[in-house]
Amino acid sequence: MAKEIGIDLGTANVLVFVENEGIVLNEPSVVAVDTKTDKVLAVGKEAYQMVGRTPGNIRAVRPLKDGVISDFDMTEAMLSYFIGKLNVKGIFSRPNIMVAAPTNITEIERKAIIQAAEKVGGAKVYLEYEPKVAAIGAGLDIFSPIASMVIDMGGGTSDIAVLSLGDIVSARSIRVAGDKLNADIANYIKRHHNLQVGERTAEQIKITIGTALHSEEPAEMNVRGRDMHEGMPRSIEINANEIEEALHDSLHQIVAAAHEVLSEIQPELASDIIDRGIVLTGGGALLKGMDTLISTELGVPVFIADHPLDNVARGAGELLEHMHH
Ligand SMILES: Nc1ncnc2c1ncn2[C@@H]1O[C@H](COP(=O)(O)OP(=O)(O)OP(=O)(O)O)[C@@H](O)[C@H]1O
Repeated sequence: MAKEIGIDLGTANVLVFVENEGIVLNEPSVVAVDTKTDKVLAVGKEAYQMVGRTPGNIRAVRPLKDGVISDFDMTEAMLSYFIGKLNVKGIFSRPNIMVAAPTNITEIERKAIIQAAEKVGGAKVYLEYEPKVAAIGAGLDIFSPIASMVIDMGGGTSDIAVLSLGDIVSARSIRVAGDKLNADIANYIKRHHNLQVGERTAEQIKITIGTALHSEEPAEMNVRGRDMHEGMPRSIEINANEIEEALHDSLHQIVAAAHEVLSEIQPELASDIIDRGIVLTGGGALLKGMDTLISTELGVPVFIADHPLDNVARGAGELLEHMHH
């Protein structure tokens, strides 16, 4: 029997969920290419090591930057490499694949993703929107007539949706998510400390001391970068309240989008959400205080999903099983 595979084709990470096995692959969505020959040199973890460290002839590409497919050939190369790694053709007969994609992709991109997955060995290939599968992965019964709401803060996009009877009732996808938060941190450090830090350092700062809330006793962190004037390496101490300040505007944009989604739905559905709360998922759900910020601003309870980074791939696999059994 064909296996069911769920793929989260994410901006930041690609995750693959295989029926009865769980998450079997989790690697950064990065491809390293030789700029002279256009040859793919490395994919995933190996390519991520090269980000910000590449010599002139190597380019590290994030083919899904900003939650959309910015480089289709590279996306296809990446998808082929990851599916190839699973040895799909060798171990089991051609699998059925469910790919989760951002809500704002075009019809052309939609077809292209399906084609790419078919090309690398998919028997039946389906594509479903991220917030829907994220909600399923987070354990919400989206097929019931009671509404559920999910906020999926990924790398490129934050996808916000209210679902009922298996469909999206109201949704927003905004390009304010993990990548933007990293950029906010790097810009803040540049402006306030005259220090240039790379994308990966900014992400480390966010994961280590990042917070959505002001604190009386903020955590501190030592950060290294390049002095903007002298051009030499320098290190500084930075505290969590500075990061809160750096992230403030972007986080409030996400809250505002959630507010819009809520204000669009029928009163019965809104009352379901007030009872059931909002589920927060995606890597951004791990940002300290994000749940509290949303629930305080919107006056609705917010719960962090159990596996925020895995839910899209899990949900895609579960949706396939649901369809076939
Ligand atoms: N502890 C943490 N605190 C804050 N952010 C985090 C944490 N851990 C991971 N992240 C962020 O989560 C993001 C990745 O989340 P996720 O894997 O859900 O995104 P994705 O599915 O690849 O992206 P998209 O949904 O946009 O396609 C990255 O920006 C990463 O920096």
